[in-house]
Amino acid sequence: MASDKVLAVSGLGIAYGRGPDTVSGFDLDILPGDRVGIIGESGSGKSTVALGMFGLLPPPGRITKGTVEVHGVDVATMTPRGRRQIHGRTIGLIYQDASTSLDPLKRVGSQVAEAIRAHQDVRGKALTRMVAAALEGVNLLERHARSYPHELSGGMRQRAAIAIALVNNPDLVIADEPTSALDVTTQATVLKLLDERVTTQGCALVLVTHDLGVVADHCDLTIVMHQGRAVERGDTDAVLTKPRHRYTQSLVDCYAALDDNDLERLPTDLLATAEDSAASDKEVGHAG
Ligand SMILES: Nc1ncnc2c1ncn2[C@@H]1O[C@H](COP(=O)(O)OP(=O)(O)OP(=O)(O)O)[C@@H](O)[C@H]1O
Repeated sequence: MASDKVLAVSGLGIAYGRGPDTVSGFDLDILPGDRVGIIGESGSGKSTVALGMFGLLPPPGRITKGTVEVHGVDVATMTPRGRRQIHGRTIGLIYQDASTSLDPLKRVGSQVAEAIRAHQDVRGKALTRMVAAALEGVNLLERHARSYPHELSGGMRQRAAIAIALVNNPDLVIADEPTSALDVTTQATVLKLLDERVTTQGCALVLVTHDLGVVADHCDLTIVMHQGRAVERGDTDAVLTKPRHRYTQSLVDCYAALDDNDLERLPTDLLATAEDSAASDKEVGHAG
């Protein structure tokens, strides 16, 4: 029987090369409409988990333990064609820095069209209309289809990359720091856009971020990562207002102590406090 879960991650371990596992024992089930935030300091393994779930770990990254199932099918047993089908169609990935995911030599519209054609048999005027609609959906104009990435601002490039990730209406969007390179207004636009996908299309969202304010506003469930492990998870309000793990407490205290202008200091500050809580990495949860 087909699983209701879009994604089921169980006991995931990931290593880079031959060293010890960078991420271990990571579990996550995602249902349609779920909004999950993954927070933690720089180097805690958030991006590694996101890429592992998406099946796109850069070499020498590899899954050492556990399983990742997409709609009940273990990705380890999938054919290359099956995996290509997942990327973009079932799961859309949004990176922090769009300039790495856009091809500098191709017009934005061609790149959106290619993403559509990878999964749908659409051509001609229908394809042009879909490209325009995808760009409009991220508040870009039809004429931006003819632009090369370098002709757009950083925020516009990021929105173009998001248009590509969303154009095939994926069941799940994994967004890794999607707004950290953007100004506050564009951040709000992008996050609103992702929210709309969840509410109007039942798309699920996994948001990887340093920003506790972002998870507070946009995620129902929050997972706290520390040194490659999930150390706390639960309803976002509960995790942020009644943290149970010492590390989460330090994260929340540190965030509260910063004013808006200092937010970029968060990762470094946390690195210092993280040392204290290393002794206790057993995950704590919050009763529903
Ligand atoms: N391609 C790679 N090769 C080797 N080690 C890597 C690679 N990518 C990440 N790592 C290591 O894995 C660990 C976790 O990194 P990761 O990028 O997942 O952390 P993060 O929590 O996403 O950090 P940030 O918030 O700074 O993006 C770090 O120690 C990092 O050095």
